[in-house]
Amino acid sequence: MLSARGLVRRFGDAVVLDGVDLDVLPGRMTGFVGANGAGKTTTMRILLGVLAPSAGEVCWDGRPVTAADRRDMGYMPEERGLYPKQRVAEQLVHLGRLHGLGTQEARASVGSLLERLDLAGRADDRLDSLSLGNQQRVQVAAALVHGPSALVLDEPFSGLDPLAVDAMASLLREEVGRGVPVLFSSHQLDLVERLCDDVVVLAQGRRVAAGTVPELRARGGARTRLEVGPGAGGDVGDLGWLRDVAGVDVLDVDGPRALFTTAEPGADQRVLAEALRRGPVRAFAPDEPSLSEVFREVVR
Ligand SMILES: Nc1ncnc2c1ncn2[C@@H]1O[C@H](COP(=O)(O)OP(=O)(O)OP(=O)(O)O)[C@@H](O)[C@H]1O
Repeated sequence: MLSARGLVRRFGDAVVLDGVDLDVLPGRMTGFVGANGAGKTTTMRILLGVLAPSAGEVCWDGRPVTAADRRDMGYMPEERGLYPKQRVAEQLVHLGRLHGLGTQEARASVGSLLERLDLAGRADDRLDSLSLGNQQRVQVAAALVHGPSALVLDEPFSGLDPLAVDAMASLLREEVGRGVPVLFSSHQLDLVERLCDDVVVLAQGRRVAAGTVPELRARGGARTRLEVGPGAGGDVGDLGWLRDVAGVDVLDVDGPRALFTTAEPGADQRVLAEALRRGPVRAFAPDEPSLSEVFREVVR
């Protein structure tokens, strides 16, 4: 397990991280989300030792991380690490050697990795001659070449089309399947919701939420979705009256559709009875917020 305890980072007078705790569990995909400038890149740099924390520590399997531990990890930095003008396989082999592989071993690993990534035919091409999606895959390959013990990826999905997203996702899933702890940052919350086992939300340098996707979605509390009409006369119906029902907090009304929470037991049944008295009810069901909605709520 890769974890951080009480990470603080100051740049001059600015406190950019203010006591961040983080756990990236083996065999689980952890999404790292937060608004621009929340401190995700700074945290990831500290995890990999590119930047030192002002306070706090990074642990690997419950003890302070060492340089040797970090050499076994894979990292895709925000600024990307590869040279655009160098050939794909050549620089991956070089990186494999920097991570401690012998030349033959590094060549074999790069060969099979490029095969897996559907890039075997591009091994001798310059990186900048590849499409953005393929360049991004090579950047991830750089983090995978030595069979990493943990993976930390800064926005690996940014700029990718839906097919390239799927290819990247299945690559990361394979690593998770090997038992590797995987942490990646992203602003694509639908993607994080779909792919991740765990999510950590950062706001202004503090962890404001963490848990599994269902746990975070459940934080929104019990909500009910109601849809009515059309009535006997063909009128669509309007749920404006919901605002006057005691014990009901209306989150959204859009003509015949509404989303509400109730403060007292039985209030939802009163709503249903009143809706049925007024006309047909098309839907009345519990509802959970999406990860995007939870995110907006917790980072406010
Ligand atoms: N070397 C530095 N010197 C001064 N301030 C810095 C430095 N690096 C980062 N910061 C500041 O730290 C804050 C957090 O930045 P960071 O890049 O970690 O955020 P982020 O969550 O990754 O943002 P984004 O989603 O936009 O990539 C920002 O206000 C940034 O300007």
